[in-house]
Amino acid sequence: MWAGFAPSPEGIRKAMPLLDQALTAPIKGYAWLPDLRRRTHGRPVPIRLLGLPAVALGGPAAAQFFYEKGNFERHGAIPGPVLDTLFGRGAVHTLDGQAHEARKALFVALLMQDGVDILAKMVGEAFDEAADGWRGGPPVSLFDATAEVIATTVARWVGVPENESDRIAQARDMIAMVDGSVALGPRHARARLARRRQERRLAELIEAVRREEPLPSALSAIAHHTADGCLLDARTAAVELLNIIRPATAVTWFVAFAAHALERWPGNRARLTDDDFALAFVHELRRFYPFVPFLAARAARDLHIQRVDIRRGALTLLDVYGQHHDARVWPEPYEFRPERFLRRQIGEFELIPQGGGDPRTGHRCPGENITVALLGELVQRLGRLEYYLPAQDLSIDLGRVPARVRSGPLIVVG
Ligand code: HEM
Repeated sequence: MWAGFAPSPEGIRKAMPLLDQALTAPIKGYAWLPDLRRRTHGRPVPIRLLGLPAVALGGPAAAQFFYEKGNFERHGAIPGPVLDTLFGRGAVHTLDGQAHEARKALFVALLMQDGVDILAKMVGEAFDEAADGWRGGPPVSLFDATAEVIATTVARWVGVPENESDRIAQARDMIAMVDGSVALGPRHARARLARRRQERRLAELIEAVRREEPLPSALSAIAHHTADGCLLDARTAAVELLNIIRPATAVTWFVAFAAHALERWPGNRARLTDDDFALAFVHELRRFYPFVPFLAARAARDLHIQRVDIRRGALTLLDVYGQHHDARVWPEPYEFRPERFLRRQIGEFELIPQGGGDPRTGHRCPGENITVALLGELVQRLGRLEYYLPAQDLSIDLGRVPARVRSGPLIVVG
């Protein structure tokens, strides 16, 4: 090739966003969108994804734009394999307009009223009870054990009858649906199987509950919920019941990250007895550690932001992980410093591990109060627990989505 026609490294670098990103994303994992956005100093980046134009954006102003009513829609934005594992077909995540408003009201009524602290206490006590059984025994996987505690307690809280022999299988399925949703191969196959099994089991339960009088439980509320005078079909009702138990079990990821943080920065442990510090620690966990990489939506109309046009229907990705590690928003973003959240109001679009804006009207997670309450209880109890981490691999691979502490971690409780 003539030298004059060979693309320069600078030329390749500039053209990168326009090459199809479908191959880059799975290789780069959490670094994918932050790397692209760094090239434009944080401004929105037009990219190509599976042959189609798309846009990546991030930062509080872009997040506000992403959640502005009328700008974006969710139907068609979530790939089929993610629906078939993580959220379920027909889930609230995929609805727009009035259908979303009506379904979301059900979640808001169930998850954002009184009772959050009661659930957090129940989970905390179940964790302490389980920890009693770990004392003096062999190393325990904090991840697996916490998943069982949370899945069992939350299932009881929503009104799902307990079956001792199902406890471990139920927790394993909830974790599998999250763990394998964007993976390839056996992890994804496990996620599909877990969803099929749990949807079938809970759809049967919904049918049974419908034959009884309504009770004050989430299970009964979902079973008897009507939209336009019609009940949800039993499968969709099961999907939505799972949209409470599964994400609550996902809090396990952050409990494992908490043990990682306490090992790396042990000075935080003694301070967890202070409620304000424990809350700041929880927010820093949700900012610092990798979980949701980005959120996807489609432009509902032709849009324009920061000198970039977004055509109606174009896929738009909000870079959650990148926003949480952007020095313009969080000074020294790669330092784990809970103090940054002490005496600080958090803007509606700044800390977005569970989305931004108002959860009552938009798609922001209605389980955020529950997440913060559960994590607060569990990190304080973990802080009080006498345990040590035996030699193990505590690395976190940012190429794996969702990322995990490779070894669990394993803890030995004294
Ligand atoms: C590890 C903890 C959690 C994380 C990281 C998380 C994250 C998220 C995210 C990123 C969204 C999507 C926001 C958007 O599309 O704009 C979401 C939505 C949702 N979350 Fe969570 N969540 C967590 C815990 C929970 C819990 C504990 C529950 C229920 C008890 C829950 C129930 C839901 C539901 C029902 C939606 C759909 C909301 C909608 O589309 O309107 N999540 N969550």
